Amino acid sequence: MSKLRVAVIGAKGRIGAEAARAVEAADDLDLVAAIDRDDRLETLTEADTQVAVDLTHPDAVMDNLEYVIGHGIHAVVGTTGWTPVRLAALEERLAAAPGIGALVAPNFSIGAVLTMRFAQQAARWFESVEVIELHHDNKPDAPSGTAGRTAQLIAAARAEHGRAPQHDPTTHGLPGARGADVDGVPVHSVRLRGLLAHQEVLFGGTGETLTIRHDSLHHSSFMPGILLAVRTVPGVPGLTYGLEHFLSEDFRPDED
Ligand SMILES: NC(=O)C1=CN([C@@H]2O[C@H](COP(=O)(O)OP(=O)(O)OC[C@H]3O[C@@H](n4cnc5c(N)ncnc54)[C@H](OP(=O)(O)O)[C@@H]3O)[C@@H](O)[C@H]2O)C=CC1
Ligand SMILES: O=C(O)C1=N[C@H](C(=O)O)C[C@H](O)C1
Repeated sequence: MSKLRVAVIGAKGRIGAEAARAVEAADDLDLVAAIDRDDRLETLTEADTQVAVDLTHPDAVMDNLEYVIGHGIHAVVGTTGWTPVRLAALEERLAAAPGIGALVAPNFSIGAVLTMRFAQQAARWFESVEVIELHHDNKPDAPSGTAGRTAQLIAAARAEHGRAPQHDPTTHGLPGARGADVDGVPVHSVRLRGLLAHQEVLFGGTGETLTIRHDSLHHSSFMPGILLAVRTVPGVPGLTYGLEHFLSEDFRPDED
């Protein structure tokens, strides 16, 4: 069987370099292009790419996707900075490219996907909730894509179960002290040398708290999810938001 022809955009970056190595090491995938800021996107078409993985920067991803989708290439997107407006624009672009699929994943690690799911499940049962995300000191976007998505899912679950918006008791203090407001959920962003990607979801109820914590300790945590996405996206036209839609019973994050 012929191998799937895969390109990585942002291949000199922290996660891009790891992703290029993971694709190269997979028996069923062929790394046909590994490009970064100074390289031409035309390399992708010259290499007859079938799936492009974008791991670049919020400023670059939309232009990259325009090229990729416009040239009939499926996309796996880990780059963050997504807003509802950007997602709607991507969905519209894909509607004009029948048969082409794009997965946008706020986080490719199984632990982070499960954190979001567990937080969604817990949301209806607790009066208070706050999200703390902690990342390395070079991250340009805040809050993280994962934290933003987690907060959205929590807010939607609260609304679905008729929970009133949270009460913020603050009457005195400094701007920003209560974090960013994502759909009514406070999200706090820590940037610290030595960290990679970490998140805590804190729930509070009468006389108890529940903390859900996830730590990505190495970029290898994202690789099984990226490889799953690369293999799956050609069969799923249109926009998919979140790796959870590609997960199945036989997904084995510890293999590959
Ligand atoms: N969804 C997920 O699970 C994960 C997502 N991410 C996301 O992936 C993205 C990259 O993260 P990270 O690797 O830490 O960042 P890095 O800055 O280490 O890497 C990004 C790379 O992309 C390059 N780049 C910038 N613009 C372009 C462009 N127009 N075309 C091609 N390459 C470009 C950068 O070049 P230069 O250095 O010259 O700017 C750099 O080499 C971020 O948005 C991050 O949030 C990260 C980890 C997991
Ligand atoms: O920049 C990172 O490192 C990461 N970015 C993603 C995010 O913003 O959620 C995923 C993960 O947290 C690592």
